[in-house]
Order: sequence, then structure tokens, then C-alpha cells
Amino acid sequence: MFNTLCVIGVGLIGGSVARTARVQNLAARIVGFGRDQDLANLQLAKQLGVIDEFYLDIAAAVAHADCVVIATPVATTAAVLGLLKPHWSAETVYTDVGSTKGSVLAAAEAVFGYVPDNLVPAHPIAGGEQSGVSAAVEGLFAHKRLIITPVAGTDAGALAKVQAFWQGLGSVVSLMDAQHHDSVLAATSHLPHVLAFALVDMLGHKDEQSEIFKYAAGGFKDFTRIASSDPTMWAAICTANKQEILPLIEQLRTELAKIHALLAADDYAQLFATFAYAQTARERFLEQFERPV
Ligand SMILES: NC(=O)c1ccc[n+]([C@@H]2O[C@H](COP(=O)([O-])OP(=O)(O)OC[C@H]3O[C@@H](n4cnc5c(N)ncnc54)[C@H](O)[C@@H]3O)[C@@H](O)[C@H]2O)c1
Ligand SMILES: O=C(O)C(=O)C[C@]1(C(=O)O)C=C[C@@H](O)C=C1
Repeated sequence: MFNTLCVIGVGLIGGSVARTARVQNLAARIVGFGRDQDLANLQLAKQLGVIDEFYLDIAAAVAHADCVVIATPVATTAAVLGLLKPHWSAETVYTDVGSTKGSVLAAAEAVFGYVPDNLVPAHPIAGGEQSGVSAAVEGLFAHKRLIITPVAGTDAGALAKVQAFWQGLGSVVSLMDAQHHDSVLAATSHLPHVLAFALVDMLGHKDEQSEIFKYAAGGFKDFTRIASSDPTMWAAICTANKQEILPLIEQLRTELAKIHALLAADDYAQLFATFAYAQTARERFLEQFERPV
């Protein structure tokens, strides 16, 4: 159990960390930090009992913290580490929740010149399309995967503490290289978001826009739910991981061109084979991986 948990960015994920940590007794006191423009969200977080106190001053926020969780958009990591740097403590463990991990290591290198041995990058593979503390839920991470991406110099004690913390929040923890993480998540999370944003962008610009959305039913809603996600967060993720995302967009172009050609040629057999392969693959993946524990 930590004495003071400090959450930097008390939004959907940071708020869910705080809510769950409280219920699971992982911290005696939970505080939040944000900028002036985060004041209303922080006030709400306190009012909802998600945090005990909040600070707009970083020194006050981390003064007694033995665990700091950075839960802000990935584009802000360097700025947040820059604020933390003068108050960095060897007695504290630091973790984050960013959707891209290479960018977090790069931010640490840029700010410190190295990755501090007590900074243990993490990524919970759980979330939703909403933002802010009002969307935070206790139990968000239960039975969900969480990837930790340590580096060669990561302190074993800090790693063990952070791993135990995330396990205490209910996550099923895996360890992997940040580069590998970014390559896997580009395919399973970032590309689907690009696709959903692209589809709604395309349809939204069509003249018959209102007609299209009027008759949209379950399939459209299922496919495009994630296009309701925060554009600030997703522009940051896509920019941070473009090296991995760009080749996947190219592969998808090839796949769409294949389906276009099959349809144009009335090649029912190959069209069926393509859809049947995808259906079987999805069923197999769900069966194998839907429940990690
Ligand atoms: N939403 C998801 O499904 C999901 C899942 C896993 C990981 N993540 C990652 O979690 C992080 C947070 O995402 P979220 O969905 O909780 O977003 P959110 O918008 O709900 O919360 C982010 C919070 O950070 C605050 N903030 C922004 N910039 C800040 C700064 N410079 N200093 C202090 N506070 C700042 C915002 O006001 C907000 O309260 C992102 O890095 C995202 O990649 C998101
Ligand atoms: O369910 C959603 O809405 C999500 O976008 C969650 C999701 C995902 O793509 O699965 C989004 C970003 C994360 O980094 C992890 C999880």
C-alpha cells in the first residue's frame, strides 16, 4: 500500500486508477494534479470522492507522494516529466498509462538525458470513448491486460512495486519491449481508430449526411463508437506512433483494393473466401484471447 498516490491528469483513466485504488486499499491518500484549465474537472473529482485533494502546483502535489501515475495525453509526457524533474525522488515510483510507449521513453530521454530507473512505463488495455473524471469507473482494469515496458536500467524494486500496483487494480500484467508494444498496438488499437475516424469523416462530408446517419443502425454504431473518442488524445497517439501506423494504412489500402477488384469482377467465390477467413479468424481470436485469465 502506498501512503500518497498522486495522479497527474484525473480523467477517464487517471480517475479510474484513483477510484479503483481507493476501493482496493492501494493508497492511504489520493491526490490529483492538473493545470489551471483542469480546475473544474479536478473540483468534480474531489466532489465525487475520486481524490482527497487536488493541486495546481506540482511541488505541493508530489510533496508526500510515494507513487505518481502520469495519466495525461501522450503529447504532454515531456512537459509533465519536465515539471516533475526538480521534485524527482528516489523514494517514489513513477508510472504512466500512455497508449504509446516509445514516446514515453523518448520524452524521458529528452528531459533527463536517460530513463530514470524508477520510471516504469505501463499501458492498460482498457478504456472507452469518453473523457474526463465523470467517465471514470471503479474496476475498469479488472481482468484486462496491462503492458509494462521496462528498459535495461529499470530498477527491479520499482518494477515489482508498479507491477503489484497494477495487479492490485485488477490488471493482467505482461512485460514487453516498448518497440514491440507500439507495433502490436498500432494494429489492434491505433489502426481501428484511424479507420473509424476516417469512415465518419468521409460520410460526414457527404451531402446526404443527415439521411445517412438517420438510417444508421447497430452495425454502424458498433463500428464507429470509437470515432467519438477525444481527437486531442488520438491525434497525439497517431503522431507518436506514425512509424508503425503508416505501413498498416498501406496494407489496408491493398486489402480494400483487393475487395474493390473482387466486387468489380463479380468474383463471388473469392469475396466469400475473404469474408469467411475474417469471420473464422475473429472467432478464433475471441475464443483464445477474450478472457486473459
Ligand atoms: N481512453 C482510453 O481508452 C485509454 C486507454 C488506455 C490508455 N489511455 C491513455 O491514457 C491517457 C489519458 O487518457 P484519458 O482517456 O484518461 O483522457 P482524459 O482526457 O479523460 O484525461 C486526461 C486528463 O489529463 C488532463 N491533462 C491534459 N494535459 C495535462 C497536462 N499537461 N498536465 C496535467 N493534466 C493534463 C486533462 O485535463 C484530463 O483531465 C492518455 O495518454 C491515453 O493515451 C487512454
Ligand atoms: O474501448 C475503447 O473505446 C478504446 O478505445 C480503448 C482502447 C482500445 O483501443 O482498445 C483505446 C486506447 C488504449 O490505449 C487502450 C484501449
